Amino acid sequence: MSRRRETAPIPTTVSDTLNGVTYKRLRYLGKGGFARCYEFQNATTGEVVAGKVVSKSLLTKPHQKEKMMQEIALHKTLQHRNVVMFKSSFQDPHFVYITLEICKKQSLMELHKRRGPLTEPEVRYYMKQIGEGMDYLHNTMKIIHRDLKLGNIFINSDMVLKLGDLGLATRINSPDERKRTLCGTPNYIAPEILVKSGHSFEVDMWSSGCIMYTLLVGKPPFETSSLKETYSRIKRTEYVIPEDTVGPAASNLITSMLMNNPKTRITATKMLQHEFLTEGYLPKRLPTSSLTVRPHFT
Ligand SMILES: COc1cc(C(=O)NC2CCN(C)CC2)ccc1Nc1cc2c(cn1)c(C)nn2-c1cc(Cl)cc(-c2ccccc2C(N)=O)c1
Repeated sequence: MSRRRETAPIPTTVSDTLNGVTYKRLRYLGKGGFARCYEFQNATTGEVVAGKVVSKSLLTKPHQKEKMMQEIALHKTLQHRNVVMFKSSFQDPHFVYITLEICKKQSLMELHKRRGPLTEPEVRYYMKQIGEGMDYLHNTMKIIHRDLKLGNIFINSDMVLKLGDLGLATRINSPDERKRTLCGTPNYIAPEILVKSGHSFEVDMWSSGCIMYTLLVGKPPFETSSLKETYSRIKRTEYVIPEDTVGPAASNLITSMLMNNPKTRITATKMLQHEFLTEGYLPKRLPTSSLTVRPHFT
């Protein structure tokens, strides 16, 4: 039975000595991978940010430390409305700290759990922002996210969607480069990663197709009780779109994102031009009430 590795207690006050900022550690928000997330309040300005805390005692292998440093190095270069803003990173003898823009309405995972299937205007609203964020990552920054999933796509207090958690992200350094390795298991993993035929930006389009299907239908496209069977269905691209609940334009966009062959899969640029995102009612801003109750669009 594996013993939980004991880690030092996380201080209630942490200091970013380089920037001369002290934070009070407030509410526990959750955890992801090695990280635990808290509300951090700037002791001088009162600003509240999301503080991710990673115990150095868990970063035992060199590649784990490198992965953490790569996530920070990539994330600090990003600035886009639909990507979580990186604020700072610092460390003390026991922990590495990353402070990020806080998204008080949590992630699409909590929305999905609370609401189940969403209306098409809501999915249009969220998918358009995911498309904008991916277009920026892929075409401006040449970055593949590689782990887009409901749990790391956040909503801020203005109901603006933000792509977060770049723990598996990587930069493409030349137009034809195909990545061959990926340490970590993406939630919505693309078939080319499973068959190890090399992967690039298209894997994020596959994940977005899984996200759009899940938001609209209320459950993931390839979910089964066994991981082996799920992977087999992904490789065979075996899924059903319920035509009674999903309209033709939405169905066409999902199909375009879930093409088995990455070469024929829709790109972020083309996704933003797709009729599902350009035709049909697009709310300027969703009401906060839509996080819990199905909205009625007049
Ligand atoms: C007020 O803002 C938030 C409240 C809550 C909240 O009320 N959580 C409750 C869940 C149920 N339990 C019982 C009580 C706490 C969650 C996220 C918030 N905001 C937030 C979190 C952020 C970021 C920006 N904003 C960024 C950037 N990263 N994370 C982040 C980082 C890590 Cl390590 C975990 C998780 C995380 C927390 C919970 C579930 C899932 C996840 C997840 N996505 O992994 C999230």
